[in-house]
Amino acid sequence: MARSSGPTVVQVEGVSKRFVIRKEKSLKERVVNFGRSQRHKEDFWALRDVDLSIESGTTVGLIGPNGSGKSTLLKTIGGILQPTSGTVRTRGRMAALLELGAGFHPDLTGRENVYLNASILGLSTKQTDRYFDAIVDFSGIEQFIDTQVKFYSSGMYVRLAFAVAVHVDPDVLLVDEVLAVGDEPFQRKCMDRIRSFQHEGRTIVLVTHGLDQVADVCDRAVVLEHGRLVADGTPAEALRVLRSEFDQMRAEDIERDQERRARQEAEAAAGGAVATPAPAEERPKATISAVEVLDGGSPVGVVAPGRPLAVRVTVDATEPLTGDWILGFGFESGSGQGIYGTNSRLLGVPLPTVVGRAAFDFTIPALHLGEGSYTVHGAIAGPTGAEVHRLRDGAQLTVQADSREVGFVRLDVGLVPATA
Ligand SMILES: Nc1ncnc2c1ncn2[C@@H]1O[C@H](COP(=O)(O)OP(=O)(O)OP(=O)(O)O)[C@@H](O)[C@H]1O
Repeated sequence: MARSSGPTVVQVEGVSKRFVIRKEKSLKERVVNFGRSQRHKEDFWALRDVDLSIESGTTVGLIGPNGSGKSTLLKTIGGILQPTSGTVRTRGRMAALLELGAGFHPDLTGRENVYLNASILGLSTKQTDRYFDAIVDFSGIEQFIDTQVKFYSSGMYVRLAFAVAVHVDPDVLLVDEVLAVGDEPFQRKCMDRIRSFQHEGRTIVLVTHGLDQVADVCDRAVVLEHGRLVADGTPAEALRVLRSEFDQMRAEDIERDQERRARQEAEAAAGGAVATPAPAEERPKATISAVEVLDGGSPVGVVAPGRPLAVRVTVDATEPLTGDWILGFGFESGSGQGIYGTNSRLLGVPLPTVVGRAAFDFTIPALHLGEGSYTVHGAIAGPTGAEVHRLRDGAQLTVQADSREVGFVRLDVGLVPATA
């Protein structure tokens, strides 16, 4: 969704942000340091050497795992936080919807906060008078406008804060994840407003965990990991980087879980006295080593719709895979949205015992995917359905058609006059 972009409105250069975190000392440390402070300080770098320049008229998504520094970067752009080193330069009026609580005074009413907030954003009382009804109308909380905001629910709070932010005629709108606390109709309303902002050529920086939203709304996405900017490109490119980071986190989680279970089993075997939790699910030790799309037995990357295909998933079992294990595959769109998936259990096909390497073919009599590029994943799960390993982006598949249809499915639609 390329929109025309103009001059740079946000320039972040070499920005790092350090927080000093205070930690409670352990009991042992307290005894050793008897009489002295119960806390010690530690430096924490929430942002490290971030460079980012945003052109006017673009919509940029900031994405990344929890704690990666997205909100800190947004607050630094919004001038709410000062960088420890580096510089942030911005042009134009900036309105921000940051964390809950920012910008509103709890003891003031909604009405008073609208005026306070608007004045912080540079509007005179007269200008705010002009926007006031539209703000309250958009927020949908007129009934509570003269109540102190400390009595607001989080959703009511966000409604009013977003309403103010979009009515002060900002050139740059910064939106943090807080929108997610609004109910669905309000979120929809916000997204409509964000889209109309885009059409008006305003600049938007959006922190979100809604990855489909990034692909849908943003022109560009930036991935943060441990405070560093690790990817900056089209939403599809950035999402690929983030998803592979999530895969790695997931694999580490599974490994930690397996180690913990092995430790518990060893302790139980050694002493018998250690209380072990009920035996967790038997998770097979296996990985998906390859996913291929085959046409007539040969690997293909580009196909025409309607072709008979097979998706070959290869499994490597370091321990025998026995019993009710599950093998699956699926297609994702270029932005990572799941399009289709199935597995041996859903298909009602029992799998044999596997030791070492084995390959299985999911046969597709005719491919009904629409024109576009897809990725294919393979996955393996234990008897309870808990996933053991997933090979994301195992294969790429491009469906080339005659451009008669758009979307993920191929329906081969015709058109005839209706008979009365
Ligand atoms: N005022 C603060 N004092 C100390 N540490 C902070 C402060 N603000 C943020 N942090 C820390 O900085 C790191 C980055 O926080 P930030 O809120 O920017 O992450 P995020 O990517 O927005 O996370 P999430 O997806 O969970 O919202 C976190 O480890 C957080 O604990």
